[in-house]
Amino acid sequence: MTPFGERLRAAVAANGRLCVGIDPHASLLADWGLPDNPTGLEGFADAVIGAAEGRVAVVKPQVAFFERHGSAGIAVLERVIRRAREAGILVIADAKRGDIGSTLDGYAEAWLEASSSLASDAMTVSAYQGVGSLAPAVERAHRNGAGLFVLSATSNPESARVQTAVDADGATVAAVVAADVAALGAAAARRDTWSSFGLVIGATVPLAEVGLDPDTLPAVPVLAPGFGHQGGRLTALDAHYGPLAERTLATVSRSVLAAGADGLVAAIERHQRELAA
Ligand SMILES: O=c1ccn([C@@H]2O[C@H](COP(=O)(O)O)[C@@H](O)[C@H]2O)c(=O)[nH]1
Repeated sequence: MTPFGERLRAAVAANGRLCVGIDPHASLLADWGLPDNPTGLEGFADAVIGAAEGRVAVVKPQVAFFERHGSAGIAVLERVIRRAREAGILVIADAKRGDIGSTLDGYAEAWLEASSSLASDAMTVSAYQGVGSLAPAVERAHRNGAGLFVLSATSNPESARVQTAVDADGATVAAVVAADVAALGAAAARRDTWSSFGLVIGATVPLAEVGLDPDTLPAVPVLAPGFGHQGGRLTALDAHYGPLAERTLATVSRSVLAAGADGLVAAIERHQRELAA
């Protein structure tokens, strides 16, 4: 399997940097006239995939909204992931898993192993237990041509107290995570391609304020939440992310999904125009 970073680069070249979230909030299901049950989830997700097919490079199902419905919700998520991938859309499972390495490997097997019913192109992970604890997932990602996006500077306002804490050398937690993840992509950087190991850096977070220097992150792709509903502006993406911008996926959920099933295509196209502006 071609490494995730290279597949992501090709997908972005073909369909741009927009990533559409599949976040079936209870309130959105109600607005769409769908029941808040597994049938509603599936109808919602199918509509998003239909609108995204041929238009966007990546979708990001928010695992929490499927997990909320227990095993039936997870069964829907399995079908949603498979359909999106069959439609040629890359899938980032937003699962935000983290644990000691031996346990994290179980999560990685679920989300990254090709034979798994939940196999996705990439997943989000938390490095609160140290980037080293992610080693089993890094190994599985290598073997399966999959990728990881590691939380560095998240878009929620409560994150700053933890993520801007500094170590003995004055580096922030966000920067320490970023440096370790950048090191995982050193080989990709030498080949002048994209790493399969990216960072989550929110659009609401001024990079300098969290101690992130984009020039130290060659090849690293960025998953950027915080646009639209959380206040980030797509027209500001290039200025905000600087040298990282061409490798930055702007992920939007509610600001697209609020358009309803019939308005999705128009909402996606409007977001893409803003991104290109
Ligand atoms: O720092 C983070 C990391 C992940 N998210 C997730 O992205 C979407 C954002 O949804 P919007 O409706 O576009 O605000 C959601 O699934 C979050 O869990 C994030 O927002 N910030």
